[in-house]
Amino acid sequence: MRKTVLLVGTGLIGGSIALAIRREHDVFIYGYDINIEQVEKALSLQVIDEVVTDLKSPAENADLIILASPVEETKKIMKMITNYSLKEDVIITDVGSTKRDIMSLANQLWNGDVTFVGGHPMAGSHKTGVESAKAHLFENAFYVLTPQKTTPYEKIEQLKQWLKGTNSKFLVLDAEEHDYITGAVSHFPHIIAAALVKQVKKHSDRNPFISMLAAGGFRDITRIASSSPKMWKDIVKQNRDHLLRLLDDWIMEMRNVKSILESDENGKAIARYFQEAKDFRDTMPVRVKGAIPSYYDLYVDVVDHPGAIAKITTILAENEISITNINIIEAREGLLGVLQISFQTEEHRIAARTLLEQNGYQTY
Ligand SMILES: NC(=O)c1ccc[n+]([C@@H]2O[C@H](COP(=O)([O-])OP(=O)(O)OC[C@H]3O[C@@H](n4cnc5c(N)ncnc54)[C@H](O)[C@@H]3O)[C@@H](O)[C@H]2O)c1
Ligand SMILES: O=C(O)C(=O)C[C@]1(C(=O)O)C=C[C@@H](O)C=C1
Repeated sequence: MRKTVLLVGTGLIGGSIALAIRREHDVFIYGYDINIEQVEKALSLQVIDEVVTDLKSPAENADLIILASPVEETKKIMKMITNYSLKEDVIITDVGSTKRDIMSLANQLWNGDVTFVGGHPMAGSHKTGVESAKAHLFENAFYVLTPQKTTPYEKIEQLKQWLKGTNSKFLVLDAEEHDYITGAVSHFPHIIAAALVKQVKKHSDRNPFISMLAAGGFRDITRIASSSPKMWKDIVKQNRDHLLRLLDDWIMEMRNVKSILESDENGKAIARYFQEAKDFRDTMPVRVKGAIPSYYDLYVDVVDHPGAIAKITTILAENEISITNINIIEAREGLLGVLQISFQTEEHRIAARTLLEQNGYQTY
């Protein structure tokens, strides 16, 4: 029989999960969002099958409920749906970037009577909204699950089956451990990215050339500062204690860097510092989802002459490599800049890179 899913929060992550579920299951998906434009867009993109404006009836009919709103909102929705007469074998899951508060609330609301398994796909984007949703967003990424102590093993397996189309790698973690880890590798870097942008803003008020000269390095390290402030406000609120400890560590680290710079006459100590960072960074799974990058982007240097972009797109089209997005980053005054091309898959990105390099383009 056709199963029913209720998706609450039809944005980037909710939309991507819904599309991934459709890959493997014949389902009817109800969509609910406080932003009516978003949920209607989700309907027109066939991410969902029906828009609902009240949660009760679709929640009571659902075999799977996915909560994909910002994490403070998710807690409010959990409190709402606890009042409904849900199906006995329903599974409720969420996609929030923090897990401790949500699991602690789940433990208060449902103690073995309803299955709630926390979830967090470790891939995403600074982009928001269902228009950026993709069925393959989580391919090869880790997908953390945080079951309750009372959750039977087979329920976790059922949820994995529901999420099979994400093609992600499931990892069961304790909620506290999850927040410690993601605090270090996701939430804290977000604060640093925002702080860097704010530092540059201060300087650019004094010297307008600063913004103009910000190039690839600045772009790479600050991309995530363009993410949704609402989503990140909620994450930081729920992981405040870990983040405060990480900030103390960071301040100590910066003091260490400062003292190296003050005393390192021949540059040996700072070279060692960079080498140690590079050695560890190079062991990390770069180009694997969950680390770097979330979209299959290729950057190509282009010079300013007529038809430069058309030439590149023609080379790709002739080799049947489709582009999902193309964007010019005007990083250099007077020149066209850098072309950012997004692809559907890593294979397309690699093939495009090889082709363009064979044609004399510099890519990275
Ligand atoms: N963006 C990422 O990289 C990423 C990755 C993994 C997990 N997450 C988590 O996924 C969740 C959603 O983030 P997103 O990136 O999809 O953001 P998004 O802004 O694209 O989507 C969130 C949607 O939730 C809706 N919403 C807000 N409050 C609501 C409420 N009370 N009821 C119903 N809908 C509501 C918004 O209108 C929006 O459409 C967040 O909890 C976030 O922590 C995000
Ligand atoms: O790629 C991005 O833009 C992200 O920030 C994605 C990212 C992260 O890698 O930190 C952000 C929050 C999520 O909970 C999971 C993934």
